[in-house]
Amino acid sequence: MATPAVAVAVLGAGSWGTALAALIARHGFPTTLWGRDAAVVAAIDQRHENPRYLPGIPLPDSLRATTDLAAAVRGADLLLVVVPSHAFTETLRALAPLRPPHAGVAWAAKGFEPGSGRFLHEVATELLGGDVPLAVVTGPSFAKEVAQGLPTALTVQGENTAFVQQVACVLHGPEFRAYTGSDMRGAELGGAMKNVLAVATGVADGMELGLNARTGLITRGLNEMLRLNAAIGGRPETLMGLAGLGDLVLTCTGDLSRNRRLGLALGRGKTVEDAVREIGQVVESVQTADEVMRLADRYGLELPISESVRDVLHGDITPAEGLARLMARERKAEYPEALFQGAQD
Ligand SMILES: NC(=O)C1=CN([C@@H]2O[C@H](COP(=O)(O)OP(=O)(O)OC[C@H]3O[C@@H](n4cnc5c(N)ncnc54)[C@H](OP(=O)(O)O)[C@@H]3O)[C@@H](O)[C@H]2O)C=CC1
Ligand SMILES: O=C(CO)COP(=O)(O)O
Repeated sequence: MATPAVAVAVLGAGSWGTALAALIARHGFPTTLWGRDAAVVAAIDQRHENPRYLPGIPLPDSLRATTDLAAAVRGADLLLVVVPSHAFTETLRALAPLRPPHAGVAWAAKGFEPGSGRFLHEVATELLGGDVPLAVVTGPSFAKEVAQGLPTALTVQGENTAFVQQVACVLHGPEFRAYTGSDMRGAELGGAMKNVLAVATGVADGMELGLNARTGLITRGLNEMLRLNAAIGGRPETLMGLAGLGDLVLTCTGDLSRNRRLGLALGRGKTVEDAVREIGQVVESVQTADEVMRLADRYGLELPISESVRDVLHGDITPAEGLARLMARERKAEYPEALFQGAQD
């Protein structure tokens, strides 16, 4: 059966928005990428390259790019928002009056609304209304590798099954597997929290603490994700899959990760400001660490690794003090007996 033509607008011309737009265009769907930087947009549209965020990687000739949000959105059947989480609310505010009535909205940002700690699906529901189909796209996926056509698997999660299938359909292809599910909360939590935990493993590696320390942090970090996930009502399977464990391992071990690179720099004695400036792209953990701890406090949970990352990012403790604090914690059961109770459907 032929796939119906779905016109896609991707909002956000950074590394991830460009990689996803290129992927969808390569799959034959009419795709327009919106960005706010005129020089970058012109280079994508005319030279088929994003020289700022994906230099040297050819983009498909069919991919169109524009700085005109209304023009990008006009005629689109599917809107995919890929700006950093701190820009999500303002982008959705601008998008809401322009959205074609039948078009669903998906996003691939990882984080919370800064300041309020709201999940992005809560922001989307408030700004678009409860009837608009929504989905989150998340999982282990470095933009550069996707843009280069290397094999990748991620997950699309949302409650509107038809829309989730539509999003998965435009993403899925010979080099890209798009799995589906209906747990937006768990998926968003995993994508946001792995960035904070990647800083922790980066710090440990920057301090040359060894592979045991790295793996201990990944595993106990997963435990923190599972505990917070149980409190917010996400499904444990989501966190054991691509949106959780998968992205956690990728980001904690892969040097393409900007959050891991921030941790490495901190572990080697750099300041947060210098490290973020040198990375030169969005580093979501800087804000997400605060929001993870805000959520943890709301549910009365102790998340010692995430808390130490937050305190190091704020400059309240040094990486060495963070390590000492974690190692001085009391001996305890690996998993509390009640962890999974109440989290099952
Ligand atoms: N890169 C990756 O491998 C992956 C990233 N993600 C997530 O995708 C999201 C986007 O990150 P990514 O593309 O990597 O970031 P980049 O740093 O590569 O690019 C950020 C983009 O967002 C734009 N931007 C920043 N602020 C605003 C704003 N207020 N309004 C509109 N556009 C804005 C920037 O524009 P300008 O250049 O003009 O500043 C730039 O185009 C993040 O949440 C990230 O966690 C998820 C999976 C993989
Ligand atoms: O989310 C990502 C990979 O799945 C990208 O991670 P960073 O934002 O740490 O680069």
